Amino acid sequence: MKIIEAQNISKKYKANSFYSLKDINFSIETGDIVGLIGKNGSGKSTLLKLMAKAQKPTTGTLKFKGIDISKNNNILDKFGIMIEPIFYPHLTVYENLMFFLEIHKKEKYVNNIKDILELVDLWNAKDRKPVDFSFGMKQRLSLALSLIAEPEFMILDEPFVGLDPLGVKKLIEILQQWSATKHTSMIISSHQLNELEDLCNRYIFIDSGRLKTQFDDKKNFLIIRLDMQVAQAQQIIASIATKYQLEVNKQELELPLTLDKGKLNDILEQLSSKKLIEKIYSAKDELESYFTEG
Ligand SMILES: Nc1ncnc2c1ncn2[C@@H]1O[C@H](COP(=O)(O)OP(=O)(O)OP(=O)(O)O)[C@@H](O)[C@H]1O
Repeated sequence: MKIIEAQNISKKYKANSFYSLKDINFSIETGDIVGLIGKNGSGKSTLLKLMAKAQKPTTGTLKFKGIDISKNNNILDKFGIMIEPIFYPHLTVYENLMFFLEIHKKEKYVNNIKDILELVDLWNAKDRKPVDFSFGMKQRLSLALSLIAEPEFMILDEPFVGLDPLGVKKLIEILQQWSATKHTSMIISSHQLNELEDLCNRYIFIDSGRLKTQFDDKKNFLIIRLDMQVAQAQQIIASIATKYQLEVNKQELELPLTLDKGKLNDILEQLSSKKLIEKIYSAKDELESYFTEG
């Protein structure tokens, strides 16, 4: 089921003559954990703010389960949002969660408080005020607030920034655990490609406000780029793809790393006998190249 559908989203802030986002289209399915990647200033935060209704699109429509989010006042009830810190430094951790539930009229989730605080490792700090918390503790409190009412959809803007490797690991584990048990859909922006790779099953890559590409996680695939100039390339590739149920993406054949020896040798033999192989690379390299080359 489509949880989120972005249709032709553009955003131009009043102060600017340029568009921060232009003609963005994508969708997020139930259970997807989508990595939103792009360089500084590419429009990631703007896109997340539009989803969280903190900003309005200049044109285009954003839908949550088929409902236009701009036309529904209660839609954010279903969302867990971690964009900017929303806790009160002078209330204790426990009071912050209680207060959050009260102002959002979600007191029925009060029994979640202990579980969530244990999950984010703050149960022992429940009576402390976050005013003197470490950065990582503040991040985990923000996460607890975004999880407490069991959202269907989570929006996380750069949740790993400022965390040390242990803090990053912990946050990833919490999100993995949450998504495995609750099947919550998420979109997470980050510069930290390695962490996203552990977490996401899909990626959306934006560059200067435009959606450059989107793709499913292909960690467990080798990609063979093919020379389509070779005579009968189309037929040979189509026959291999059908025989072994492989995906062909434009001029690229995707080989699961789990293929057995017999199949692997047969495929490579057929391709190499016609000199069809132009390049073999890993999907991980491809993802990294989006970050480094843009
Ligand atoms: N409130 C605003 N008013 C005017 N311009 C803005 C506003 N917020 C963002 N922009 C501009 O929109 C563009 C995209 O910014 P945005 O913060 O969405 O990018 P980003 O990819 O999240 O960047 P970063 O990784 O640095 O956070 C930038 O040119 C930025 O200056």
